[in-house]
Amino acid sequence: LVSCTKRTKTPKSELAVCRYVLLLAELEAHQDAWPFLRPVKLKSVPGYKKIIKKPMDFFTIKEKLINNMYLNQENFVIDVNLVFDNCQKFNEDDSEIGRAGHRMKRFFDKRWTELLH
Ligand SMILES: Cc1ncccc1N[C@@H](C)c1ccc2c(c1)OCCO2
Repeated sequence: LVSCTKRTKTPKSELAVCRYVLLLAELEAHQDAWPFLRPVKLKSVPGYKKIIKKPMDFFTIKEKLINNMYLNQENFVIDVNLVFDNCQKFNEDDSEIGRAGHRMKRFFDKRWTELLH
């Protein structure tokens, strides 16, 4: 992830990046991840483009991670929570995607807390 020649990152933040990569892999492997793996196709989901101002998905987060775009952990958590907030905004709680979103959020919150201690 972080090329050895670039000494721009302190070891601490390299550990943080590894934590994000691990956690993201767990999110993508989760059985309820299917609605969040790739960007929502704005042409095929009526209303999504208008209602959701900042679309986000796990693949986009992975790309940002690989391109070192998360300078601090907050921005990583902000993007992950954006996936779940968008889901709650657009989908009924009592819907396939809505329920998947709630389960994924609970899983993420639990793992994030565990990885921090
Ligand atoms: C996270 C989310 N929120 C609102 C709408 C869609 C989605 N996900 C897309 C990938 C998606 C998920 C499921 C689908 C689909 C697209 O289009 C065809 C029918 O099933």
